[in-house]
Amino acid sequence: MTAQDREVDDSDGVDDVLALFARQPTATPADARATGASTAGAGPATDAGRHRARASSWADARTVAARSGRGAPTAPARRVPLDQALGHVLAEPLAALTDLPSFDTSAMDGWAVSGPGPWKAEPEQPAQGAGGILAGHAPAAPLPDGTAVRIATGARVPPDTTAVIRSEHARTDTTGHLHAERPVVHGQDIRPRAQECRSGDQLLPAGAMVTPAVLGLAAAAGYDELLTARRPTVDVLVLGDELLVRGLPHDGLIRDALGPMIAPWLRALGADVIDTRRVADDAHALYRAVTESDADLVLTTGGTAAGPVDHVHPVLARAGAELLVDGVAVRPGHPMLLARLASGRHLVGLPGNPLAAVSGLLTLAEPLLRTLGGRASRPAYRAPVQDEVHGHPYDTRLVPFVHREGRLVPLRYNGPAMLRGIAVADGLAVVPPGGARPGDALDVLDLPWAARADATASLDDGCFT
Ligand SMILES: Nc1nc2c(c(=O)[nH]1)N[C@H]1C(S)=C(S)[C@@H](COP(=O)(O)OP(=O)(O)OC[C@H]3O[C@@H](n4cnc5c(N)ncnc54)[C@H](O)[C@@H]3O)O[C@H]1N2
Ligand code: MOO
Repeated sequence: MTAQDREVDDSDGVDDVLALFARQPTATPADARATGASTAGAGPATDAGRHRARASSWADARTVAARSGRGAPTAPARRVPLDQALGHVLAEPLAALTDLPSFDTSAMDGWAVSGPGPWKAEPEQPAQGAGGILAGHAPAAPLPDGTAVRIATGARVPPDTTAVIRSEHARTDTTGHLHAERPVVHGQDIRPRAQECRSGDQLLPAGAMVTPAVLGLAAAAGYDELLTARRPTVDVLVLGDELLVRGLPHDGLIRDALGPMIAPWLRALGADVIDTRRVADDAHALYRAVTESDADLVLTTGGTAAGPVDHVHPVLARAGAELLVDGVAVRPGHPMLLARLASGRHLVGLPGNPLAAVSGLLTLAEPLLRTLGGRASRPAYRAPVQDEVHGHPYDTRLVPFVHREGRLVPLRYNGPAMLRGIAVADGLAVVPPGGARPGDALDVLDLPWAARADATASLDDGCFT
C-alpha cells in the first residue's frame, strides 16, 4: 500500500475518486473522445474543425468574460448594516476608524506593576471593583513607582505601568508585597495602543469579500455598516424536456443535476439568484424567458450544441444578442458561450453535461460576475501535479483534483457527464494542450468553499499576546 493509499483510506469519500490515472482501465477510443483525450492519429473532424475555427482559447475566454462586465449597467453601491453584509464586496477600502487597541491593554489577568519589584500591592480601590482594574472601566490613576495593582485581561493599564505579571507568576507575602517568580521584561503582557493599526490605516482594499472574519475586523475597527457593491443578479434557466425534479430516473428521463447546483454555486461566487426556472425545449418559451428577464445575467443550461432542440443560438440571434464568446477550446464544456443582450446585460450558456456546465461556470460566469460585482481577483497560483494527465491535442482540459502534500492529485470520474470527481474536489487543474507530466506546475482554479491546503502566507509579524 502506498502512502497515498493510506492517506485516503480514512478520509472523506475521496478514496474511490482519487485519480491514480495509472490504475484506470485503458481508455477506449470512445472514452478518449468523451474526455477529449488524445487518440493516436486523431485530427480535427469536420464538425470539430468548424467549432475550433471560432472557439476562443480558454485564457482568452476568461479575459473577454472579465472585461465584458466593465461596461455593463450596475446599480450604485449602498450602505448595509454589518449583520447583512456577509458575502458582499467592499465598495471602498476598509480604513480603521480607531487605533487598535484603542488604549494600552493588559493581555493577561494578573498585576500591573510600575518600576522594579518587589512592589507594594495596592489595596483594591472601591472605584476599581473587587477584582482590581476590570475590562471596560474608566481610566485608572497613574501607578506610582514601586506599586502593583490587580488587573484583568482587556483592562486599560494605568499610566506609568511598566509591565503586567500574570497571576500564576506572582505571589504576595505577608507584608502585602508582590514578588515576581520569573524575570520581568519591560512592557511584557501589555498590548500597546495601535499595536494592530492606527486610525486611518487601510485594513482591506475595495473589492475584498466580506467574510465572517471581515465582519469581526470591521466591528473592532468601529464600523456599524459597510459600503458594499451591489451583488449582480442572475436568472437561471434550466433547459431540457428529459429532466425530472424528483425521484429516480425512468423511461429515458434523468434527474436535473444542474437546478440544485447552479444557484448555490452562483451565490458562492457573489451573485444574487433571482430564480431558477425550468424552461421546456421550446424556442418561444426560451425567447420570452431571455428577453423578459431584467437580471444582470441570464444563465442557461443545456441547448448550446447543434441538436434539433438546442435553441440557445437561434434565440440569441433572434433577440439581437452579440456573441462575445462562441465556444471555448476547453474540455469539458467546449460549446459554452457568452453573449451581450440588446439591453446591455449578459447571457452565459452552459452546456448541459453537468461537469461541462461547471467548466462553463468557472470559465465564463465567474470572471464576469467578479467584474460585475466589483470583486478583486484572487492571486493566481500554480502547483505541481502528482500524476500524469492526458491532454487534448488542441484544447485545455479542466480536471478535478485534491491537494495532497503540496501536489495536485487528479481525480477519476472527470468525464463531462460526471459529478463524482468534482463533488470531492478542491478545485480544477488547468491542463494545457498536450497534457502534463508528474511534477509539472499547473494553474489552479480553487472551488469557493475549498480551503487552499498549501497556503504559503508567512506569519512574519509574530505577535502572540
Ligand atoms: N454533433 C455534436 N454534438 C454534440 C457536441 C458537438 O460538438 N457536436 N458537443 C457535445 C458536448 S461536448 C456537449 S457538452 C453537449 C452540449 O450539449 P447541450 O449544451 O446542447 O446540452 P443538451 O444537449 O441539452 O444536454 C447534453 C447532455 O446533458 C444532459 N443534461 C442537460 N441538462 C441537464 C441537467 N440539468 N441535469 C443533468 N443532465 C443534464 C442531457 O440529458 C444530455 O445528456 O453536446 C454534445 N453534443
Ligand atoms: O466535452 Mo462536452 O464539452 O461534454 O463538455
